[in-house]
Amino acid sequence: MRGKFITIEGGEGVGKSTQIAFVREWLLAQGRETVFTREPGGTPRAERLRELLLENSGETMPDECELLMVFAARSTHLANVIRPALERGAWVVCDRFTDATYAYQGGGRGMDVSQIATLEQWVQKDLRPDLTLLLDAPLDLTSSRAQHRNTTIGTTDRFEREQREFFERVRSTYRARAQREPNRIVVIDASVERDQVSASIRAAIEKHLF
Ligand SMILES: Nc1ncnc2c1ncn2[C@@H]1O[C@H](COP(=O)(O)OP(=O)(O)OP(=O)(O)O)[C@@H](O)[C@H]1O
Ligand SMILES: Cc1cn([C@H]2C[C@H](O)[C@@H](COP(=O)(O)O)O2)c(=O)[nH]c1=O
Repeated sequence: MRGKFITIEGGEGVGKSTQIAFVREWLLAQGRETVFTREPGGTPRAERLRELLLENSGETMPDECELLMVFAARSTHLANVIRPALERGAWVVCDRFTDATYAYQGGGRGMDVSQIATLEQWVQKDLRPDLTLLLDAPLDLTSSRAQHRNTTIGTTDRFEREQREFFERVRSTYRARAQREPNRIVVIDASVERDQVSASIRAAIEKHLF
C-alpha cells in the first residue's frame, strides 16, 4: 500500500522546524517507517539548488529562474526520495512543497499562477500531498520569532530579506488556498505555546490519516 504524504507549510519563523521535530518523535515512536525531508532540497542535487536559491549573491535572480529552479529541485527530489518512499509504503513528511511555490512565487512574487499549475502538473503528474498542515500566525509574531532565531544563527537568506508586504501576500495566499481545499489543508494556529501547536498537529494527523 502506498504511504502517506504529509507536507508542513507556513511563513518564515512560524515554527515548522520545531513542530517537525515533534512529529518525527511521535511517528517514529509508533514504529512507522517515516522519511523526513524538505524543499527546496532533500537530495544532494536539490540541496545544491537550494543553496543557489537562498544565497545572497550580486547576480540578479529573474522570477522565471527562481520558479524553474524550485521545480528542478522538486523533480529530482520526487524521483529520488519522495516517490520511492511512498511506493514502498513509507510515510513522507516534507517541510514545504508546492503550496510554498503558490505562496512565495505566486503570492509573494506575483507570478502567473497558471504557469505554476502547468509546472506542477508536468513535474508531479497526479502526486499531491494527502495532508498539508498550514502553520499560521500573525506576521508581527512570526517575524519576531524569525528575527530572534536569525540573531542566534547570524544569517539571513535571500527570501528573508524581502519586505513585510511580500510576507503578507505569502500568508494571504496560503490562507486562501486552505479555504479552497479544506479537506487537504488544515490550518493550525501557531501563535500559541509549542505544546498546544503540537497537540493540534497530532489531532489533525489522527483525524485525516489514521
Ligand atoms: N509556539 C512557539 N512559541 C514560541 N516560540 C516558538 C514557537 N515555535 C517556535 N518558536 C521559536 O521560534 C523560532 C522559529 O521557529 P522555527 O525555526 O521552528 O520556525 P520555522 O518555521 O522552521 O522557520 P523558517 O521557515 O524560517 O526556517 C525558534 O527560535 C523557535 O524556538
Ligand atoms: C519549497 C519552496 C520554498 N521557497 C522558499 C521559502 C523559504 O523562504 C525558503 C526555504 O527556507 P525554509 O528554511 O524552509 O524557511 O524557500 C519558495 O520560495 N518556493 C518554494 O516552492
